[in-house]
Amino acid sequence: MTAQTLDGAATLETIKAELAQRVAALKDQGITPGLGTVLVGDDPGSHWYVGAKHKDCAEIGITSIRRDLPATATQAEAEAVIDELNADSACTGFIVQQPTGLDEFALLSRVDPDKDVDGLHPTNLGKLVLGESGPLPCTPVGSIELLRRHGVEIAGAEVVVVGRGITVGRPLGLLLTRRSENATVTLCHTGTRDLASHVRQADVVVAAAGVPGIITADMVKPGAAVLDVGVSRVDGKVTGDVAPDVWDVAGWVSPNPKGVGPMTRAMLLTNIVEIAEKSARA
Ligand SMILES: Nc1nc(=O)c2c([nH]1)NC[C@@H]1CN(c3ccc(C(=O)N[C@@H](CCC(=O)O)C(=O)O)cc3)C=[N+]21
Repeated sequence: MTAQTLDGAATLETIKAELAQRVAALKDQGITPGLGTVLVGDDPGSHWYVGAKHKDCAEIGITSIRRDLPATATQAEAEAVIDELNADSACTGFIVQQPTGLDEFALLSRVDPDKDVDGLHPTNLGKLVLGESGPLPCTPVGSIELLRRHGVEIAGAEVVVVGRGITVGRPLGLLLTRRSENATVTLCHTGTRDLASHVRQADVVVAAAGVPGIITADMVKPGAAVLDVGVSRVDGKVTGDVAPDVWDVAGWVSPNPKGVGPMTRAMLLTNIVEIAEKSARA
């Protein structure tokens, strides 16, 4: 048996086609959405991600506002750029690409919560806890959307999330337990005594630990859906948290690359368009 693919790359293309129509409708109303990015330093991975986001925007008619700072940039210089984008009416929303090497909590907190298309501002994470509407974190929502668009049942499912990071694991638990998703979630982490015993119960496994190959075939219930969110570089190659033999046991697997990574970009684009649509209604 070999698992079916949760194809994030193809789903990104589908979502871009849908969003291109919504962007065209906004332009008919005189509104052009704009995405800003703030990048500090010269990490090659970060440059690739930011470049990919701007390419996505260009394809669907969203304007790009790109601010690249040298690795020597100070906290004050980065904060000045954030202030500038907060005030720029052409900038619908923006992200501060991580890592910056600076005080990230201070940077994130300085972004106007209404322009926080990463959904990582403390106010927006607070809204998520409270169940209020606001921009949602891209990777967790992208993971849910990837399952939904492949017909994987979430309501009532036993979901095991491996990893409690602020960008994926922690918010994913909050999202999946909302009434609209209705999953039962177990959040595993480095303090979990017996990871395998938890994963074995799961209908859906989300591997977001950042430990290459931590999820192996013997841990997976036959037919389960397995999302590989981890990104590590091993010998210069992107390597996920899911061992290759999992494909022999699982019903669905998201490849890595071409799985959750492109879905993160799809949700960033979606957040931009939704903010622009909200401004059109105002
Ligand atoms: N403020 C902020 N927001 C982010 O959303 C953010 C961030 N910081 N810092 C870094 C992570 C990482 N991230 C990815 C986005 C796209 C792919 C992606 O599309 N990857 C492709 C190609 C992977 C490759 O070959 O290198 C794929 O999976 O197929 C991956 C990872 C967003 N991040």
